[in-house]
Amino acid sequence: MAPATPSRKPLMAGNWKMNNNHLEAIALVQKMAFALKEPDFDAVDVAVIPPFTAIRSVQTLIDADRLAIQYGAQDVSQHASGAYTGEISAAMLAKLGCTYAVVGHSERRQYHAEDDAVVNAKARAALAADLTPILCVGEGLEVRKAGEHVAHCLAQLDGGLEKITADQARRTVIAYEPVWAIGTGEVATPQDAQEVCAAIRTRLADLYDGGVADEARILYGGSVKGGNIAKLMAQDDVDGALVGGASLDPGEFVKICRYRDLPV
Ligand SMILES: O=C(CO)COP(=O)(O)O
Repeated sequence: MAPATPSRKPLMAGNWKMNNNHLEAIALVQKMAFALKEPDFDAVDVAVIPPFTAIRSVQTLIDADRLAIQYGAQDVSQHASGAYTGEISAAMLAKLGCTYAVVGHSERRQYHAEDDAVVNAKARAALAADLTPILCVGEGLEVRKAGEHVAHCLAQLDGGLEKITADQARRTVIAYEPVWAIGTGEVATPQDAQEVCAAIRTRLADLYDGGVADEARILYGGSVKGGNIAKLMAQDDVDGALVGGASLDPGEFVKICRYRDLPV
């Protein structure tokens, strides 16, 4: 497919998962803010995705210091409001200034039994509140070994995008996260990442049109580090990364954000 166009600004998003209380979150964002300079933000969107309990603190710091760091949530309720104990609505997250909401992360699919219908409802709830969903797809090791990884990811994509309009799809971020590469240190090869990201882009063109496929950002996630990001970003259809473990280390995450300075 065509190389990344200026309309696809790379996105480096740090998914902190269940790490960092609100005080630790402030310290981490402060360290990142100290290292990242204005030209970094011209080249790449940088986002942190803390636990819910830290979002308000991150917002306060980012607002007070006028930082160009974006932020979001790791999950969002499919419901708008009401008797859903423990849930957080998209409107609540929008009110906190969140840009993104991750939906369909494999850890939610695996440990919280979220299927494509739930993931789709969450994506639509996020879009309705003007949040940008980061819709995660990815295959487990068995599926990869059986050679079914592309079909598996495209089925998750189709399910996740049900009833989502072209305008909404254009601003949705898709993240390809092979489950076998998450937290294992076993990063997908750049070719593995490109194969699935390209297939996702082709599917977006089929489901919508070439404009949506050209504009939607597709991230890779799974053991991304400073040492492998440059090769991943050199792939035509990889527009950024959803980073887990390495996003907890400000030095490593800043290196990832500055992948252009690293040798390919
Ligand atoms: O799940 C991930 C990001 O959402 C990836 O996690 P790791 O970078 O720790 O492998």
